Amino acid sequence: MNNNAPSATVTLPGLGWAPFYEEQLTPEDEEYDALRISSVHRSRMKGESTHGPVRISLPAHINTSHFAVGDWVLAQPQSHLLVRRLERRSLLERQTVGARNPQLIAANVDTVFVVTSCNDDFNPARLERYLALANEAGTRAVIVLTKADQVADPAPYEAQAAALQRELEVVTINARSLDAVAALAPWCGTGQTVALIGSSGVGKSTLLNTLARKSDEAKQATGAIREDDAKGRHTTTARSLHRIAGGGWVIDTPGMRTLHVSDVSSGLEALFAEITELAPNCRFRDCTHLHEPGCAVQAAVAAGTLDAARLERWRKLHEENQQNTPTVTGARGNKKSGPRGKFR
Ligand SMILES: Nc1nc2c(ncn2[C@@H]2O[C@H](COP(=O)(O)OP(=O)(O)OP(=O)(O)O)[C@@H](O)[C@H]2O)c(=O)[nH]1
Ligand SMILES: [Zn+2]
Repeated sequence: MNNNAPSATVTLPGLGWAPFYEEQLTPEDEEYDALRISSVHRSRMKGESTHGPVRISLPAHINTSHFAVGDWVLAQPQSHLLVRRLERRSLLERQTVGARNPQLIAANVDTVFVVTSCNDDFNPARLERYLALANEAGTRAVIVLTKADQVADPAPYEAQAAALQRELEVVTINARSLDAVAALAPWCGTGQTVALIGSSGVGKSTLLNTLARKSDEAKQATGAIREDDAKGRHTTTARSLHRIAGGGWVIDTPGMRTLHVSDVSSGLEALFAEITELAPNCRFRDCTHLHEPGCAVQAAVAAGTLDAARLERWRKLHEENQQNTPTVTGARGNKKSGPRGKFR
């Protein structure tokens, strides 16, 4: 892999390259360039190379829906003809109603900034869905509370956010202020990739513009860009990779109105660790923690060490996940084999 070109604007490690990808290369791959996908559209993709942005040429019949922003691919030098995609270290994906395959949100993300604001948009149940998604993807999650400048005291929001998952970090910012860059710097260093997820209007585009220190003309428009997908439906394709001024990379994702969970069992276990850990103490192995005698989870609610509302939210997500997750049905079962790699 040619990493020392004199005109390089960024090194491969600066783009997020790591031994994990290097180890996937064979001697024959020496002739190719490694590119990081920066945007994915229906019939075209762009990438970042050590020389700056490039347009990737796609072989006939290549379906871009199998690629995510943040993916590493190998391409022919000069022509940038795609050769193959490298294995991912993490993948954010979600099931959308009616679609056969999950929608790919972002790949090879180190940290997910779950963005929410200090106002009525703050919703623990919704934040737990994002956290389950991030956990399942194999990424670290940080809650970013925006609009701190609009409340007298953000502390109640911070306390609620911190209670959503054990050892969860919460950062409170004004997304419009450059102070946000310093507050988020621990996750935005050279070669690091963060993704912004959160509902519409919480300040993701504002934060992106602050992190990337975009000039007014180059600013990411607020509101999603829509484009017809192959089936003529409208899909949001505003996702893209942007360089953080003086640091790593940030992937913007469009606001998700509804986030259904499926295939996030281990993500839920990590999210609700306090419940997961109590369950083995229940009298019945298949305890639903609803009404069974000898239920350790209900005992914790009675003792005041577990919030009843939290247990109720766990139940809802757990049931939804079970309903939506395909299970093995004989030889034709379509359940994913083996746990997905976690890299923490
Ligand atoms: N005062 C203040 N306003 C903010 C802050 N963050 C965002 N805003 C404002 O909130 C509005 C919505 O912010 P956006 O950045 O467009 O929200 P978004 O999350 O990108 O929304 P979508 O693009 O719909 O997903 C804009 O008017 C911002 O200027 C903040 O921290 N403080
Ligand atoms: Zn129980």
